[in-house]
Amino acid sequence: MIKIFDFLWLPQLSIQSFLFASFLGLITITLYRNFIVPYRKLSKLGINVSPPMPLLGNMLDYGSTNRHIAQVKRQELYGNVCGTLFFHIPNLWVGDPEMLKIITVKEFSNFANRFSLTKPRPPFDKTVVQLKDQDWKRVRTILIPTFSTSKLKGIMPLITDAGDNLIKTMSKAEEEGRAIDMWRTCGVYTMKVILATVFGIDFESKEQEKKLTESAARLFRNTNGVIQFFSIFLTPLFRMVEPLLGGNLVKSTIYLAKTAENVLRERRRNLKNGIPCRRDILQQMIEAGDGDKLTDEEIIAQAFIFLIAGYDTTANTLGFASYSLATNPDVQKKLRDEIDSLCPDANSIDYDTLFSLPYLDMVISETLRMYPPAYFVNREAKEDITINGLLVPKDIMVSFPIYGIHHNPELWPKPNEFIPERFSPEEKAKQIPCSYLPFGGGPRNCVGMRLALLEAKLALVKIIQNFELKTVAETEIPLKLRSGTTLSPFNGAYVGLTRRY
Ligand code: HEM
Repeated sequence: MIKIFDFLWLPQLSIQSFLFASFLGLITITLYRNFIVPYRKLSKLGINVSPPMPLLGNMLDYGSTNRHIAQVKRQELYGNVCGTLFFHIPNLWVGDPEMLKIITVKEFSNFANRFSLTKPRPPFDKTVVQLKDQDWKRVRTILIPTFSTSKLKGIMPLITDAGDNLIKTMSKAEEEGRAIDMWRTCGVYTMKVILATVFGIDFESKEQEKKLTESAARLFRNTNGVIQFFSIFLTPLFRMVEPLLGGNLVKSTIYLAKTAENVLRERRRNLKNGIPCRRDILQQMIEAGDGDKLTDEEIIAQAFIFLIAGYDTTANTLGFASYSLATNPDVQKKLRDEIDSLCPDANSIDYDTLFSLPYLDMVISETLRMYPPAYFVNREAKEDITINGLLVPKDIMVSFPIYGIHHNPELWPKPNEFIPERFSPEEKAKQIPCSYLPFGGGPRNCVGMRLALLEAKLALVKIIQNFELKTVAETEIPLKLRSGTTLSPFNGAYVGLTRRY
């Protein structure tokens, strides 16, 4: 009897023990490889490391929508250079302007690429954001002339149309006496600009306009950065599962890509037959490059990345600027005086005038300092390199805490006050290089910066020509922020309007 009992239970016990020991072993190995090793890698550098959680790292520091606050707090606690874990990936945060200058400019060849978390799928693997080294250089070189002053002047009529539409929407809100969310309203404007200029879409009807605008908006409506990330890069599993779960992201992406493909095909046909084409960014991409041209696949990839990189960032900037003007009436008056004297009506808005309004430029610069939509960027270290005595190891993710840098009181006294005068020519001359990075830095900076500034300036001039912005009950003061894929207003940017004429 005892023998039988032994026979039945001992092996069972030993299997249980074996499974338990294996489970413990697996956990220990996983923790060791994905927590202890990367943590040690950072600690060995002699920098302060923010205490991470096993496996999650510092992902939840200060909450998932307060990553901009985490940058400021880390700066206060650990200094301008410190370490965190992005899940298990060691992340070196560099908020020191001197080091940033070396990373972005002097040692550019060692930090030319962004850190890749996943391998993107076609066509997103062909975007200028994702490409590396020579492949990146080739596409970026072809793209640069697309955003030149003369090319941007050519698309002014398309941006002006979208701007007129923005004023119509605002007029309706003013007539109805209701507050308006300038963040969402300006989102419609920046979406129209990208669809018209980059996707080459000439809306044939209101219905088509609505369908296309809604499809593009769907790529952004979900503020969950992770879902957006998967939808953007369309990992195979996501591509299969999302439509089955009733989602529209994959469908919208395919619809937009198909529309752009059709426009491209028609443009190529027209070009062959000598039929003049609309002068937009899509056309510039088709014609750009001498011997070496972008393929259709590459053009569509860039169109998508321009939509992703350009829609939200510029809309957020306009939302933040409208809020800042409403809450700072003195600044708004100064801007209004400048616009009234140098650009008094719709007919006087042209490219050169927009770029010669000094106070407008100062207001936008201060908006981007206080509320940088791209609140962090990163680079990958190609080789081990020592910068100002700090060893930056090969393959490490190097991040720039843009929000933290812009709110560092040593660089920007009274960082939480909206003071456009910080960007007067005299003050600008005193600025420490790399202490202001709303568009990133060095040769890998934002390729769409001029388009973004043109869009923002044109919209703000039109807004100020037509309305006075004021705070109302719906205006949230101070404005609550959300750090997701970009830094945006958490609950919108509501202001009241009074028509000026
Ligand atoms: C206010 C609006 C915008 C802001 C604040 C902004 C900011 C940035 C930042 C910080 C970067 C990373 C730079 C770096 O790594 O050093 C970037 C890259 C980029 N941006 Fe923008 N951006 C804006 C608008 C636009 C627009 C309108 C477009 C295109 C239509 C655009 C296209 C891109 C592209 C393609 C890159 C990647 C460049 C490369 O890797 O070579 N951005 N942007």
